[in-house]
Amino acid sequence: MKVLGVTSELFPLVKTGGLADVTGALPKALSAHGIETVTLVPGYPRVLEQLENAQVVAETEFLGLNCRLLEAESGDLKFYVLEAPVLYDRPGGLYLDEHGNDYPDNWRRFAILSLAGAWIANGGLHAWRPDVVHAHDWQAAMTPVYLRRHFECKTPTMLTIHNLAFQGQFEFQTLGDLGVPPETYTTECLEYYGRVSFLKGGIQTADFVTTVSPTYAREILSDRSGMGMEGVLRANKTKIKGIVNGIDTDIWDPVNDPCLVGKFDLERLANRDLNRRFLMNLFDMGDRPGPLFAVVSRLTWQKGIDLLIDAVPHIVQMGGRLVICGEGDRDLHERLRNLAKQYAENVAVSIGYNEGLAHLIFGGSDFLIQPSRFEPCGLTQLYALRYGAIPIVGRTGGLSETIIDANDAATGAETATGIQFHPVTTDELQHAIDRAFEVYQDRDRLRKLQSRGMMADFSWAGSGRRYARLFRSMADLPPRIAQLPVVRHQRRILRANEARAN
Ligand SMILES: Nc1ncnc2c1ncn2[C@@H]1O[C@H](COP(=O)(O)OP(=O)(O)O[C@H]2O[C@H](CO)[C@@H](O)[C@H](O)[C@H]2O)[C@@H](O)[C@H]1O
Repeated sequence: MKVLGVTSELFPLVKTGGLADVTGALPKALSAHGIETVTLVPGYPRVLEQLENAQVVAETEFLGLNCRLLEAESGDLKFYVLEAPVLYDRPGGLYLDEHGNDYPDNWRRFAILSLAGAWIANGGLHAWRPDVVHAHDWQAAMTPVYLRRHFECKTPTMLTIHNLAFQGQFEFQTLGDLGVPPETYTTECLEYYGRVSFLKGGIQTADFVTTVSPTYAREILSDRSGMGMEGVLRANKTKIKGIVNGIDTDIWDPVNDPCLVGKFDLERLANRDLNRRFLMNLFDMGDRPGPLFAVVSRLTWQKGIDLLIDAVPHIVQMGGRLVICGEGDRDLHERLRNLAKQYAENVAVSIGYNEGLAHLIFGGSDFLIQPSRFEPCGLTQLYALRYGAIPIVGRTGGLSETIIDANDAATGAETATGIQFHPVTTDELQHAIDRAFEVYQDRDRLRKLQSRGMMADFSWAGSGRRYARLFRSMADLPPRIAQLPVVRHQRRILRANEARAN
């Protein structure tokens, strides 16, 4: 079975957040179920620079623009790259210019990506045609619309919403240039309060809509969390499903992670201290006692960074330290830089995107703080678990179902893996931080929480199976027995044997 993924980000080629992690890892998980995925991604310069032995497989015109499609492979990934320098070769970021503003032609940049996806799904490349199309977020949400309304093609489509906050809304005037028939501009498809919404078009048209956790799938049906799209989502309720994200345990593996100074597992936990010390030196913080808190995040309102900023004096007063690695809103950059100046010995801030530093922080900090106001799934808490940093999370979306709060009942039952707080306010965050200090004083409790988190299985095995089942049902194909991946405890035994042999 063949799936075409359409996405604006794909790890390791191009990443600004969790979307890339998922589109980069899911193909591997699906291949265990006999599903081949090829992913279409924009030809940003950083993507083109990394291509090896790419073949041009098509030269064609989309919305009046001459484009090339390249086919390439990297590791386990197969992908098509849409080469159109006018659209994707920009001095700023993937979506924003160097001043932090949306590119004014974002509608065209991602309409053309979606159109190219629909063109492939319609058999444009004679050599490869998918059985199912999997579009991700608003940037690819027009793919089902083009497929049905432009090509009149019946290939089944799934749209995954990684974050409902981004909906791809544009002026009514763009409609005439989208290459879709006028009938699409109705409340049944693209029309959204007098504007065009790519995400709405995708939700209305796709055969299936998934979000990245069952809790978020429920939350977005409510007025409180539906971000204005709740009516549309409720009308499509029967085709919405939540499948929790997994993590790529080959990349996120503290035993073999090249970004770590001290590689570790449960038997060699002391090596974590090497990472911690390295971090402290890196940020000139000295190696004093007390917990090291950390944040690795896009710096936005969603992630509750303003709440964290208000809690920093409390952390410092209690004798904790904090490392923040993130990028996002400029006013938050400014406020964080000021905090780092004010509390130079306790607070370190690295503004920017730094994959290696993120790994090191997960592998060296004691607690990862994630005060998200909403969180469709969240991956950083899962990386933190695997790397022995105890997550402190707001109880929302995927955070609420991936972290088990260390309350008395869960502690007694030996199931707790982290600390949750609710509602997501500075007061409650401070209370959660107080609880973290208590845990930190009790080494036995700390170790238990840490080791339970490290043993938790958040690999793609289970969710890969769920996606595979869904894709097969959409293509009307019977389920296949998966080639079972080596299960976790077997891997541990293998590692232990290897260690003994060495
Ligand atoms: N400055 C920085 N330097 C290096 N790495 C950084 C970084 N800032 C963030 N990252 C990395 O980016 C990823 C963030 O993923 P998340 O899933 O936590 O959030 P995001 O909001 O981007 O994703 C959205 O999509 C994902 C995927 O579905 C959902 O889990 C999530 O809830 C939803 O908001 C992680 O790999 C993290 O390590």
